[in-house]
Amino acid sequence: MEKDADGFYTAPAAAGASNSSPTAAGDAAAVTVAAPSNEATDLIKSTFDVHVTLAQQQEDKSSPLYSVKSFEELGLHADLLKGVYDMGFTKPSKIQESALPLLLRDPVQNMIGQSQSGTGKTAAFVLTMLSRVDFTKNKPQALCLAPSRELARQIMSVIAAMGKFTPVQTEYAIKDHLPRGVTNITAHIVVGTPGTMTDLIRRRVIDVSEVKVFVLDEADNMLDKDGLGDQTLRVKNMLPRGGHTQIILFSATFPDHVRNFASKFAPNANKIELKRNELAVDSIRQFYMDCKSEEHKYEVLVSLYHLLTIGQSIIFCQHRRTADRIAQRMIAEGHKVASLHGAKEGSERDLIIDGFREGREKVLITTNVISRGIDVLQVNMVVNYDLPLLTEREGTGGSGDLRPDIETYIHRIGRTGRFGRKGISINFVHDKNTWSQMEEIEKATGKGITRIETTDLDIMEEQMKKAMK
Ligand SMILES: Nc1ncnc2c1ncn2[C@@H]1O[C@H](COP(=O)(O)OP(=O)(O)OP(=O)(O)O)[C@@H](O)[C@H]1O
Repeated sequence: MEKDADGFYTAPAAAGASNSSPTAAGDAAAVTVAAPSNEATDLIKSTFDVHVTLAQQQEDKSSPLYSVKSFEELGLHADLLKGVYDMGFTKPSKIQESALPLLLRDPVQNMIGQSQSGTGKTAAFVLTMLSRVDFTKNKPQALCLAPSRELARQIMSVIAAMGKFTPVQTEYAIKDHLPRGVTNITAHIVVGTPGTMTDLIRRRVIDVSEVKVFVLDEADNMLDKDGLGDQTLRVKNMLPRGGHTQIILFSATFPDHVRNFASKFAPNANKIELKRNELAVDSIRQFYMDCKSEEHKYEVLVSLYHLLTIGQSIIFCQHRRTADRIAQRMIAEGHKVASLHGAKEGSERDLIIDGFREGREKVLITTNVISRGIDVLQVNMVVNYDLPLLTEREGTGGSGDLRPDIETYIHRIGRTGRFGRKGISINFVHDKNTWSQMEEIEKATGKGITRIETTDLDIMEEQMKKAMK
């Protein structure tokens, strides 16, 4: 691995890779996603059935899934290798291959790692936590923070799966989870959200004296001064002094305004970075639909319902009240949809996301709360009912018009197209502002956004089916 002029590590050079790739085409891990619903016609069934030949993509040097090594070569403990293979992984992705040897090396070094959505960052940091824990000590040794309880729960499920052949003990630091009366967490790994983690450390329920690894997933969001930055810093400041804790920051995006802070937060880190035009995943085809008004947006969404339910879809709104309003209206009109946002109780949120993961709900109407990290492989469509916008303080650029939130856009559309699968994203635009916001998104991501018909359902369906092929 080489460093560029700025001292940043870049993803490995591709030279000579085709000879050394251990996966023959015959080993192709064929993954079938988005099983069509029973109501789908045979025509739709056959064209929406997406076959992804992972091995092929993992041999394509330009793919973020490309790698030259095997998991064996990354220096993992045998029990963890067993866990990895038990999950059905055959080859590491680019980020796993580049990050893991650096993350597992002694003496420990911090890491700032960037890789596109759905390319396997979770495994990289979960394997590091599991590798660094001493299972004979019943004390927290790795802390992991995520921006939402949904993501914390998902990370925990990856720890459980990868650590299946180890004696690892885990605990949550999320709201209303810990039974009353628990005064001391003895689990090796604690995963949670920053507010609850701070609270538990402050009350000494979590003793941090043995913490060796501190992970921030969605790190740019966790460090953003306008978001969770203060709370995250508070957790870090409570960790043992002396710089012995390995700090690991991962995200698909690291906008300029958090980069400096990230470098201070994780000093002397190895860095794996992407360029801005590499952020969006190629297998996600982006569309827009020309709507006439707010009310027309709703009508177009309803006309899409059939397509939304062929696989699974997530509809993103700017406000909780919009998500609730659309969901209530669609349900009243006989459609089956669920809504999820931060104003709901934790236990209700858990039920809703679990129902969606298990495919009981096919359409999830939500806000930015689950724009990051959530990994549901069957999601083949994301709709930006409202485009993501920066807050007034961040984004008016003096004109009074709100600017698009490019990072959130990248994360939102990244809920589909996971690990090489195909996906579609659709933006609803309905006035001058939303038009210019979308143009800015198109420019910033360097990926074309194609118009899709709203009036003729057959043309619309045809265009979308083509994109899924
Ligand atoms: N080496 C691998 N082989 C096959 N599948 C993998 C591999 N690594 C990860 N995956 C799968 O790819 C999917 C995406 O992984 P993950 O959720 O870690 O992505 P991510 O990079 O964290 O994405 P995001 O930026 O959206 O958080 C998961 O379903 C995961 O199980």
